[in-house]
Amino acid sequence: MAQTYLIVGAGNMGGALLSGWLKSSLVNARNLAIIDPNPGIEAVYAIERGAKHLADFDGIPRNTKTILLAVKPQMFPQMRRQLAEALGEDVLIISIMAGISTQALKDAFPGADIVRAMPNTPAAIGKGVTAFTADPALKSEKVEAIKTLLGATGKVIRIETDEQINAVTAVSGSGPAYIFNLCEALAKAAQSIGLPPDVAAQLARETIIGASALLEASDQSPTELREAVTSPGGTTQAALDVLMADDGQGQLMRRAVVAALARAREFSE
Ligand SMILES: NC(=O)C1=CN([C@@H]2O[C@H](COP(=O)(O)OP(=O)(O)OC[C@H]3O[C@@H](n4cnc5c(N)ncnc54)[C@H](OP(=O)(O)O)[C@@H]3O)[C@@H](O)[C@H]2O)C=CC1
Ligand SMILES: O=C(O)[C@@H]1CCC=N1
Repeated sequence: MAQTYLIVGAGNMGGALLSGWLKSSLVNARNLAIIDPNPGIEAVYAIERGAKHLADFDGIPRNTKTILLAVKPQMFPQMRRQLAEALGEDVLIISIMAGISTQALKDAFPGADIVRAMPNTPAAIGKGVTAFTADPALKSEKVEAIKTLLGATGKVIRIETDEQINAVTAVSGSGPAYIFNLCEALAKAAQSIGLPPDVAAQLARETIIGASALLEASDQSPTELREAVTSPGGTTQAALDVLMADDGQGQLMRRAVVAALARAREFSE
């Protein structure tokens, strides 16, 4: 009998991962169970194609072997005991919850294989990057299976320590929001120098899309690509003198990731 995959919390990220699993045919909707009082659009699609929508943990199929935990970290303490009691043996727990440590997961699910992973929202279009950490003693076949599951939504990177996952969260987990905020800021700045709002929004958006696509297509580093825009003594140099000043974007980005890291650590407490 094929194993059942269980997704607990099928919102933005859980939905993106489940969509990747279905699209890549790694998981058949009929072998999927979803627990979420308010499933997102991807989960509804899966339920329409045969995934079980469970009202509570009591209904978890006995052959459930892989469990994706994708609820908000604040929900975890109130559900961990009930979920652990409902699961069988030899299960794999993949948690994407920000800040919930591997040790906390091991305490909650003794005997389970634990993977702590951090995806990001471009996963929804197969352009995500997911870093994960797993027990170094885990058999290589299991690690490969985990990489395949996480790789259904984009690139996968294995990292060494649990604490590094908090750093990953601050960089690539939250990172798409930094880029969207850059888009907002560029559009606002464009308006402030006289461009109409719709033109400003379109220019900012297309600039970020175009620059990202160039970064993906090119063999050049971000530094080389930046330098290719920058004529000596030109307009870009004038702007970069502001952005790259000691109190510029570099320092601001450091403060931002440090704040995100601190928040992830708070979830661990
Ligand atoms: N969004 C992102 O960019 C990323 C998020 N993460 C992590 O993924 C997790 C989910 O985040 P995200 O997808 O953004 O959040 P969402 O709110 O979009 O998804 C969480 C889902 O869980 C549901 N839910 C609430 N309570 C329960 C419950 N008791 N049992 C089952 N499901 C429940 C929610 O329903 P309802 O809406 O009714 O509350 C919602 O549909 C978080 O832990 C976050 O740290 C990781 C990487 C990136
Ligand atoms: O904001 C959050 O807490 C989650 C984790 C990474 C992205 N979103």
